[in-house]
Amino acid sequence: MASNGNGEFTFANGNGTAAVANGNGTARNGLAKIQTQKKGNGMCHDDSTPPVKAQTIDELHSLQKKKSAPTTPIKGTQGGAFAITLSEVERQKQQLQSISASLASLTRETGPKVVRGDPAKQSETPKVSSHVSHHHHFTPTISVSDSALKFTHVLYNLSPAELYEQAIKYEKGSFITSTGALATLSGAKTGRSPRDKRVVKDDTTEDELWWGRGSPNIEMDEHTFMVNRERAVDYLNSLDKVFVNDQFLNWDPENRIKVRIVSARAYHSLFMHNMCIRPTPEELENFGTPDFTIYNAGQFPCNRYTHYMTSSTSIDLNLARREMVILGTMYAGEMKKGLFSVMHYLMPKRQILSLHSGCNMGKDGDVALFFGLSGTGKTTLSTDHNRYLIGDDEHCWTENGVSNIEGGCYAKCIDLSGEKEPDIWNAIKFGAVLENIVFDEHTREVDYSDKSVTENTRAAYPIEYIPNAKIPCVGPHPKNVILLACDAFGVLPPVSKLNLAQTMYHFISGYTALVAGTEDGIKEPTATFSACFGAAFIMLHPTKYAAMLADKMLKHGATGWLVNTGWSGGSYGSGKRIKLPYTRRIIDAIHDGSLLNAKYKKTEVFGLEIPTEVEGVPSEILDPVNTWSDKDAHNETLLKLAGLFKRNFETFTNYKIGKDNKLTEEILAAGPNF
Ligand SMILES: Nc1ncnc2c1ncn2[C@@H]1O[C@H](COP(=O)(O)OP(=O)(O)OP(=O)(O)O)[C@@H](O)[C@H]1O
Ligand SMILES: O=C([O-])CC(=O)C(=O)O
Ligand SMILES: [Ca+2]
Ligand SMILES: [Mn+2]
Repeated sequence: MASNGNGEFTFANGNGTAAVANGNGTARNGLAKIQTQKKGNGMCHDDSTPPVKAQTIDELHSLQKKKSAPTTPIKGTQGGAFAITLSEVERQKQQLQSISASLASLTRETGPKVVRGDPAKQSETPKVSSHVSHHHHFTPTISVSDSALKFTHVLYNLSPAELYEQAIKYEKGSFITSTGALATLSGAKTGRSPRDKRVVKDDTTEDELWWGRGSPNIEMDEHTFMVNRERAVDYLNSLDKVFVNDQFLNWDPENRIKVRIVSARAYHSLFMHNMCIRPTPEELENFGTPDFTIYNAGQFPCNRYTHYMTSSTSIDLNLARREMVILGTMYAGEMKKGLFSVMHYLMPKRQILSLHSGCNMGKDGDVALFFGLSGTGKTTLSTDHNRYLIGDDEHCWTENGVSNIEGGCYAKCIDLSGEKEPDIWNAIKFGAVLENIVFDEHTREVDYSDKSVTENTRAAYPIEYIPNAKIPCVGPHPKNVILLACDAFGVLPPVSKLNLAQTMYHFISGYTALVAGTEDGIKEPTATFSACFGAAFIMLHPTKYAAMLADKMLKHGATGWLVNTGWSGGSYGSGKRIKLPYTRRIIDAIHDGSLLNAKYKKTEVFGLEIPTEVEGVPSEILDPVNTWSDKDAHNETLLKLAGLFKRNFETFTNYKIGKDNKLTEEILAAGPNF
């Protein structure tokens, strides 16, 4: 739109001149006049625009969509049209064979017949020639089942726009919000189900993994895994169509993992499109065989008569087969965190530390890690308008520095405000998946305060939706390691500086008051200890990760901090959560180095070094005792929490951390003293 100088606005046409009705029309007020003219044949035409280049409605619709051009030049051909077509066909065939193999039942001879494309589209109905036969030719025998006669339609790495259409057309509860995000419902499960996460115990994993008390790895045998796998694969093959995502994990090119996600819902496919690293068209063409495959048959329950099944939900990990099966939960976070578990196994084998942490970097290249359990502020605090975002939840620390495992962020949305968290707010646009939120039925405006479906409302968006994302998502060695705890007791200071032994003590303890809803069944904040701030995802004994962290922090001179993003002025119920702007000031002071050189005093019981002043934060809140009106209640609560820490740490007292016994003793002494 342009002004003509008289305060009038006109629409410019392609040539930059004001559009008028037609050759001889004048449009003084900017509106085109409809004119009819007599043509030579005496017929009356409205020919103000050239006629459409289609003879039929079908043809018109076929013009709307342009065939995607082959995205990369095919290698090894001299360019003749015939050669290109052949390679293209060959490549597609290999891809379909790979998918068919992924979906193969292990009790039948071959994989299903797979074909690309939406079964709803007539033009894509398979011809017999696209039948992938593997080694065997299809010969009907008595043992053939109906499932062998049908095609499994594969919707392969669809774009967000295509996935929106699939979701809206076929998945109840899918809507476009006023900002363009896709609103979805995850069904009965609105959080992860840690008590239903099982890992196959075989000769290798029996020795390698952490089993028993405190471990997240509930054992299952290989046979039971196969029963569940078969159940998932049969379910997926019985559908009209399945979604397949081929993507990557880890921005460190040397340690990139190829993952395939087979799922039944467009919601799941879009979620993983956002959360994993998106391959370029060229990378996708050369994808080959995945390193790990997820079968998400979440709509379908597991069979409770199956050995080990204690509910209708089961999330099963088989490291030897490099597969994960999901039955009985549609909560998409299971896929993200399931893959994180896999990384917690694969990476330490390569001397790489995997971390449940956010990560960002300052203009000068100073990197900070943000550890913390769910809801403590990893996403909120790593998304900082003044710093580059490397990632919000899952990272690796190698010899060379840090790398994000994921390609997207997964932010909590409850009470989200554009004012307090503008970057996250603005990322919730077209392409973002909004889980379990409530919106106005007409305006489609989201009410972020509404907990009708769940407290654990979430947004999943590609990391580049955050304007200052650092792409590729890698950075140098961390300078600060910030341990976040959301202390519902209200007795931990808003910030403490930790020595290495204290950092290890708190890292192994992994304390927080779990914020409602992320784990299925938890409705109110409760004190929780979760080793390495992520016991639900670690595969090896916590001391393995702790030793690596100590090594790396020492080697690279990183400083540890404990930041309480939880309560102040009393426990949950009487006190209040520390204001986000105060926490941000504290984090700023850590980043800019000013807090390192502040004046400190030591607290009772926990022996934490707390600053007496932080710019922009009222000094009286820095020592929690000042904020409690009932000092006796404060002291009692402090001792109560310290007791919980002590009891929790008992399980670790028999373990040596790293090579040095001295460090082990120091860590044991770094806990509360009373
Ligand atoms: N002082 C505070 N510091 C940090 N977050 C706060 C504070 N006060 C309130 N919050 C809220 O707490 C929540 C922190 O959630 P966030 O998404 O950052 O968790 P997370 O650590 O990334 O968890 P998860 O691993 O489950 O993704 C946000 O909703 C944020 O608005
Ligand atoms: O996995 C989820 O559902 C959310 C998350 O990030 C966590 O719990 O740490
Ligand atoms: Ca998060
Ligand atoms: Mn997380």
